[in-house]
Amino acid sequence: MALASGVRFAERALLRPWALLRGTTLGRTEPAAGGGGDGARRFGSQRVLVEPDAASGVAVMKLRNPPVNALSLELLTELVISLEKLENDKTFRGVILTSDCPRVFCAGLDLTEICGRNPAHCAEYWKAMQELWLRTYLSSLVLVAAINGACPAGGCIIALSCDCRVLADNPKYRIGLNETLLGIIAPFWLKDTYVNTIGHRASEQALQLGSLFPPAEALQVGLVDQVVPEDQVQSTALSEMARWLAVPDHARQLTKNMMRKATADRLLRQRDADTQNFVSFVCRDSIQKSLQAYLEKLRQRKG
Ligand SMILES: CC/C=C\C/C=C\CCCC/C=C/C(=O)SCCNC(=O)CCNC(=O)[C@H](O)C(C)(C)COP(=O)(O)OP(=O)(O)OC[C@H]1O[C@@H](n2cnc3c(N)ncnc32)[C@H](O)[C@@H]1OP(=O)(O)O
Repeated sequence: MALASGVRFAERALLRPWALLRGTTLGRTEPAAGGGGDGARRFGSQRVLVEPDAASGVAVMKLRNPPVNALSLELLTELVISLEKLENDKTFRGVILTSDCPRVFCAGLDLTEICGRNPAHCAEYWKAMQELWLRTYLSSLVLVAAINGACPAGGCIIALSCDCRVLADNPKYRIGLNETLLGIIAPFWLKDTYVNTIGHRASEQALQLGSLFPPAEALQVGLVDQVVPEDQVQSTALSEMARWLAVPDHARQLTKNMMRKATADRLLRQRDADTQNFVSFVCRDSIQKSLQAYLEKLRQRKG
């Protein structure tokens, strides 16, 4: 199985979730508002809310890590586990990924996880990031991103790993890989995902410039598949889901695997080296200074 080494992290998390989850309540189940039967029961964790609809075979997965859904180690872990849970439950064929935080889909890497942290922590964090990408990119489920807020960097990685992207038409909801503006670089597997989505030339330009595209431009460059008024994001995501689910699972899944396997395999072959590259890069004094300055700018911008 291509993911054999890739799933080790998730296996570890499943066997010893308490070792990875600091202060989470994974696996909690509660009735959905107004819901009744099994199909209407929510489950999930502190930072990932899952609203399953057994009748349609579709679950809505909401990122809930306020204020901006920064990808903390806990959020990454909970996302991997929630996704795995749905994949292992044959009731489900599709997941709509969206945000429970107003105006932000996902702010990308939680910079506090890599600023002023020791190399061991950065390595653990990066492995979790790799794991989420592998899990989403190769998921047998149909994944539709309902992007209801800003979607920079790591947020864009999650959206790009889905099969289809619907973006709310709000000029503040920009999407793209802005790593260079932080003084960091996208890893090769992220670059590959970008190229697979929008092509080489557009990626070359957008990656170097750190472009964050407003909705109309994101649609034009092919970064998203639909741009719709904000109140129609969810319903459009559901319509897209129906279109994808109309295809027999086995044919769609094998085709997805054929299209994506080589890209994923490239990371699987050199996962440890990629982690070491990441750690030695982000732990450099100069990079730490850039990240600190960027975080500081974000914090001051508020006041
Ligand atoms: C092998 C490879 C070798 C080397 C590779 C090296 C690196 C690999 C890179 C990997 C790829 C991924 C990279 C990333 O994801 S980096 C993160 C990039 N993200 C951003 O640039 C987004 C920054 N945030 C924003 O622009 C805004 O916050 C946003 C999302 C538009 C929302 O705006 P708004 O609603 O106005 O909210 P605030 O800006 O006021 O933010 C509220 C609060 O959140 C803090 N915050 C925001 N973003 C982050 C973050 N990413 N991490 C941590 N904290 C964040 C912000 O500071 C505020 O905090 P406060 O304490 O002031 O409340």
